[in-house]
Amino acid sequence: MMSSRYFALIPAAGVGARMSAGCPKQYLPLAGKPMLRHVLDTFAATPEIAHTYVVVSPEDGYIADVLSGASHLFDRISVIYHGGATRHQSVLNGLRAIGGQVGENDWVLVHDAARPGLNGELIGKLVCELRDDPVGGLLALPVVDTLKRGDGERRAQATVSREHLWAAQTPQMFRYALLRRALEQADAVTDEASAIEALGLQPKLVEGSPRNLKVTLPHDVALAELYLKGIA
Ligand SMILES: Nc1ccn([C@@H]2O[C@H](COP(=O)(O)OP(=O)(O)OP(=O)(O)O)[C@@H](O)[C@H]2O)c(=O)n1
Ligand SMILES: C[C@](O)(CO)[C@H](O)COP(=O)(O)O
Repeated sequence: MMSSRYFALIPAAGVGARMSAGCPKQYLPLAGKPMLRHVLDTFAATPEIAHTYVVVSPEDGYIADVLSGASHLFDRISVIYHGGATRHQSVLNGLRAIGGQVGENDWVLVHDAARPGLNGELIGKLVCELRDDPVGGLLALPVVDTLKRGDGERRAQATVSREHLWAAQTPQMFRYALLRRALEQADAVTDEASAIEALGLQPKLVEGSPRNLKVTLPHDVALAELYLKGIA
């Protein structure tokens, strides 16, 4: 059997409501370039990644500027204008769109455009740990804080054990056919691993990094910039 290749799929069709910026947050400038450009540059510079597909909204008016003049991306990145109403739908639409270019057993690394701190070292760690795995898996961080369950009045109702709890990151890496089937069968899920779990499978957790945070709220921008500038 031909050895499996590795592809990246970047959901980048969100509106960034929680960021409430003047543009979708994946286009906010961070450390001198748009957030999404950090992600595209990282994957383009990773030799193991055969090609990267970025899923944007059908009405997206930003991606062309992000790619303009970036000749090093021209043969490494393809844009798919089929973003959906949810992240789940955007990823599934993207998988459907690349069906003719990606083999059933090829690996797909799904990575949030909103996680610009990903680097080649983390990609290499994920690929190395999962390349022979029968299921696939994801980067994640062990929970280190004590967790409280609150009520509607922000009163702590209980302390939740953090033992064996991990905070999911991305990339989430699964073989194409399995991932597409899982997402087609799943009800609305917030990540790919949830859909795989719904099939009764157990994705492998690979320790990620705090630098791979998801830029979600306004205060995340400064922290992300510290990582991207090499200060944190
Ligand atoms: N319909 C959607 C929603 C989200 N995403 C992408 O999924 C990633 C993680 O989602 P999130 O951080 O929630 O981004 P937004 O949905 O844009 O943020 P918000 O929930 O604050 O609107 C982001 O790269 C986002 O662009 C997507 O491709 N399609
Ligand atoms: C996929 C993810 O980043 C893993 O933590 C997260 O589920 C995305 O959630 P969001 O609500 O779409 O930001």
